[in-house]
Amino acid sequence: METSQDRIIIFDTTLRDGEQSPGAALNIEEKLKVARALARLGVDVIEAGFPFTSSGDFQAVQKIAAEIGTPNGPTICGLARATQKDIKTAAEALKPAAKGRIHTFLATSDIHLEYKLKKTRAEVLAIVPEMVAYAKSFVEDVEFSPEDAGRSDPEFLYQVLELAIAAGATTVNIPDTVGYTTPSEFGALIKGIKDNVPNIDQAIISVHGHNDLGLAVANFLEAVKNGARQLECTINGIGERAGNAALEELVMALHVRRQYYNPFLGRPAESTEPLTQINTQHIYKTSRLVSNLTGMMVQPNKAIVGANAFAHESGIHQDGVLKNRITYEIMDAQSIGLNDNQIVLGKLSGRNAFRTRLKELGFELSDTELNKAFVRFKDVADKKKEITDWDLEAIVNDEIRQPPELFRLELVQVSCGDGSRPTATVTIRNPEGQELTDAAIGTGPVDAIYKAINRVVDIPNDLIEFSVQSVTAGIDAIGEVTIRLRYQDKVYSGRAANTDIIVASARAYIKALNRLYSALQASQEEERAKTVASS
Ligand SMILES: CC(=O)SCCNC(=O)CCNC(=O)[C@H](O)C(C)(C)COP(=O)(O)OP(=O)(O)OC[C@H]1O[C@@H](n2cnc3c(N)ncnc32)[C@H](O)[C@@H]1OP(=O)(O)O
Ligand SMILES: CC(C)C(=O)C(=O)O
Repeated sequence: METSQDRIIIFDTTLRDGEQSPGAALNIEEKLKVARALARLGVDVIEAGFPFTSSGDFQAVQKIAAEIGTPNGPTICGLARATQKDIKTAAEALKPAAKGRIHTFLATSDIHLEYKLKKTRAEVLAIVPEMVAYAKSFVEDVEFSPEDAGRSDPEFLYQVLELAIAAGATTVNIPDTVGYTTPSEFGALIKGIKDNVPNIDQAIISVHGHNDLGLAVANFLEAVKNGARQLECTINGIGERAGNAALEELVMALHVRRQYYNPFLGRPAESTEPLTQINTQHIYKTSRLVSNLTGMMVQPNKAIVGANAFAHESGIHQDGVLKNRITYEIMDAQSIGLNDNQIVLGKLSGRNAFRTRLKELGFELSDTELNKAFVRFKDVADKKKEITDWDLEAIVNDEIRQPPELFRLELVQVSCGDGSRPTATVTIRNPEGQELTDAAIGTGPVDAIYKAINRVVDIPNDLIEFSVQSVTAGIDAIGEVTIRLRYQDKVYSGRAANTDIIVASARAYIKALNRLYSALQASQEEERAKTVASS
């Protein structure tokens, strides 16, 4: 097991904490796709899930452990509360991995102890070593997290960490669970741990943090300066509430400013050796994959992977960049895998050019998927002069990466305009194969469509987000609609792209409803299985 202190270990938790973003739930196949991309990106550890939480998560961790957790691949990690049943289940799921890690956690802040766990400090001091030792009985590599460390009494934290390390924890992870600390406080916390936990040199110090105040990345960089050597992060910074520290921001900060960070890792300042083993050229496509599969849009001005991150709008900037790009660029777009040379695909392009470009963009499609996407590509190419990489991505996502098609939109028609009442008619094929048609009036064309769809599908829900983005520039651009709806306490997303945004709006809604409907079916199935098992 690696205990190197002169490089930064990247622990990706997109598939665990990232999946805790409302509406971002992934199925097993989608999780495998993300895990493959993370392995290509070069992350050291993939936290693949929390196996005790559901049989789906158990299977996803098990499959990732078997396929991605090869001897030369990343360590595969599973989360577990500090209970025997969680730890045993995680160990079982991780069995196929060549390098498996159990990550167990227990809160240490008085707030969590009093209100959530209803435990005393003395009880925590007894449980932690017992559960770390139990995890150690299954795997060599054990990580322990004192949840809400950022709001814990440091003296108590030192005691807990010392016991966890003595019981066999090889990584101690310091979470700022609620994103409360500031960079100087978080740095001081890590320094305090280094100075006050007597056996700290037997473990790697890791950090985990949330973005409630937008400080997660800044906190982590300060932690690195004070001895943290593992960073827990997610692609695009997705995660519980305001999300986690973003992998791409951390990695590129350490890459672009390595001469600043080198001395903190005991290296000569001028060393050009990378500080992480991430293949930065895979950052962009991994970001797009995660955004597409989770339905979590990346804001255009997001650092590193936002659509505007490498765009220069104003004349003085453009003039500077044309004279020498370093006037306004601190990194090269190609360093994150953006390809700025334009290979123009259009209606005269063939399957080979199409397949080749998709491959370059990181899409590996089966022959059937490729044929399906190619038909759609030709259809779009007939309407649009030039098909860009963004169009291609929208086409593939729309055609291939889809929830099961239980309800199918057969027709959508709207009539609207100044002085008229927006009216929509829809025809939908239901899961039983019946074609149902209904119409409704709304405050606008999309509202009318959604009301008409609701009349047919009849699953009450709250629409909580509707956004339209133009995928490319120009009047003939593809419009991409992302929606999120809430049913009971869960959020479901849908995304669709079309040159007609009315059609895209209808399809995105049907996709979210299909996700919701299949989740309802799965939970009914689970209930039925439980009833059978208990009778
Ligand atoms: C900070 C984080 O991100 S932690 C990870 C969060 N992830 C998740 O919660 C994943 C999804 N969760 C789930 O599927 C469920 O909550 C489960 C399966 C984990 C537990 O379900 P349930 O048994 O129904 O418990 P429920 O969710 O209502 O409450 C959590 C229980 O775990 C206890 N608990 C919380 N953290 C820990 C811990 N680290 N170690 C031991 N027990 C814990 C709570 O005190 C509570 O116990 P109680 O029921 O005796 O009061
Ligand atoms: C389980 C721990 C590491 C966590 O997710 C948190 O504290 O945010």
